[in-house]
Amino acid sequence: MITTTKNSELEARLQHKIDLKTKPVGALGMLEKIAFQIGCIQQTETPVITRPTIVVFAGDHGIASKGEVNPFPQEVTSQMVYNFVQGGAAINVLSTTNDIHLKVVDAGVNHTFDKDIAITHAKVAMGTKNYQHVPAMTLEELKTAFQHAETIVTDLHKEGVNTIGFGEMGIGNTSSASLLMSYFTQIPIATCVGSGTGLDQNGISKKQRILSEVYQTYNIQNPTEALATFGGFEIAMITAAILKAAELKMTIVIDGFIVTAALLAAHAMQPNVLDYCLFAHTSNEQGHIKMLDFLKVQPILSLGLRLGEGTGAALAIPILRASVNFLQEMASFESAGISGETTP
Ligand SMILES: Cc1cc2ncn([C@H]3O[C@H](COP(=O)(O)O)[C@@H](O)[C@H]3O)c2cc1C
Ligand SMILES: O=C(O)c1cccnc1
Repeated sequence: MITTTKNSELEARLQHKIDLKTKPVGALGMLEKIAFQIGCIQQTETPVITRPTIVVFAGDHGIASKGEVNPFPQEVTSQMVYNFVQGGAAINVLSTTNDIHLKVVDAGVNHTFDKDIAITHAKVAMGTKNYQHVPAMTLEELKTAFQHAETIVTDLHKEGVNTIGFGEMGIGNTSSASLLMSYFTQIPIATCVGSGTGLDQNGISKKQRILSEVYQTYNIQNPTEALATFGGFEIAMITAAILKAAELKMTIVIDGFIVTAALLAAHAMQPNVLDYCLFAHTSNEQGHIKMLDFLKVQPILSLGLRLGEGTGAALAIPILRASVNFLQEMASFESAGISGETTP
């Protein structure tokens, strides 16, 4: 069960503490909102960020093997997993730059990895099925994905992680995310489809046509069925990981289009999950801003990223640190002997 973080007595104390810092009221802008929210998540006026970690879930998509909706071939998913292991991907560089721990999970890549490579082996299957013909996964496979993700987050929590971001790697997964977005927001599928890794206008029109047909094929009844039908394994694991992290009262940093699609599913299952989420950035994938509007949330950064992997989350975590630190370390008007506002 995910409990709300709302606590009016604590909220009043937190706001008072923020307002008494040596600055005009509200002058630290969004940093104040972030500090307030993390204080509420941790139910304290003195929140801390410990062992911030990004978990990248990787999985393949049945539809991607045909290359009709994705400019890059399916093999890039496993090739990028090797790149993560070797430290060469964007998420490696950004998490190292910002002192963030990184974990890579095989959620269902269509490739057999050597047992010894430095990833978490949680493969559900060799990629999802093609939802043009059958649901991406069975309900049994979805359950397995949820169990793996819950174990991963629970273990990280035991290791002292209290701030967690999620990333993904899966060629074709902007298509899954668009289908999920349409189901959960009820925005027409064509409006949810974007260029992904770089489709031109013709490519986008074809992707819209194919995904509209897929959307009409199914009569989805609930969030679980939506996840199983549209996949993928990495998205399902992110949904479960978000739900578990909220249950454990961790601060969750939401990345771009695909991670937000996973959150839409989590939110439909347990709306209180939003209390624990901070939104790292607005992705340039065109549907993302509409997802954020649907959730009525404000992203921290806007850098024109459209990559995934958790890169936006890795860039936002220093802002979270700055927010918590101002709350902990800034002097108050009283402690610094500075005169407060005069009433005009
Ligand atoms: C080299 C490379 C690295 C990536 N890292 C993340 N993605 C991103 O692009 C993919 C989704 O886009 P689409 O639906 O168009 O295939 C996902 O793997 C996502 O994480 C990448 C894509 C590529 C090509
Ligand atoms: O915003 C994202 O997460 C994204 C956008 C395009 C491609 N892959 C990921």
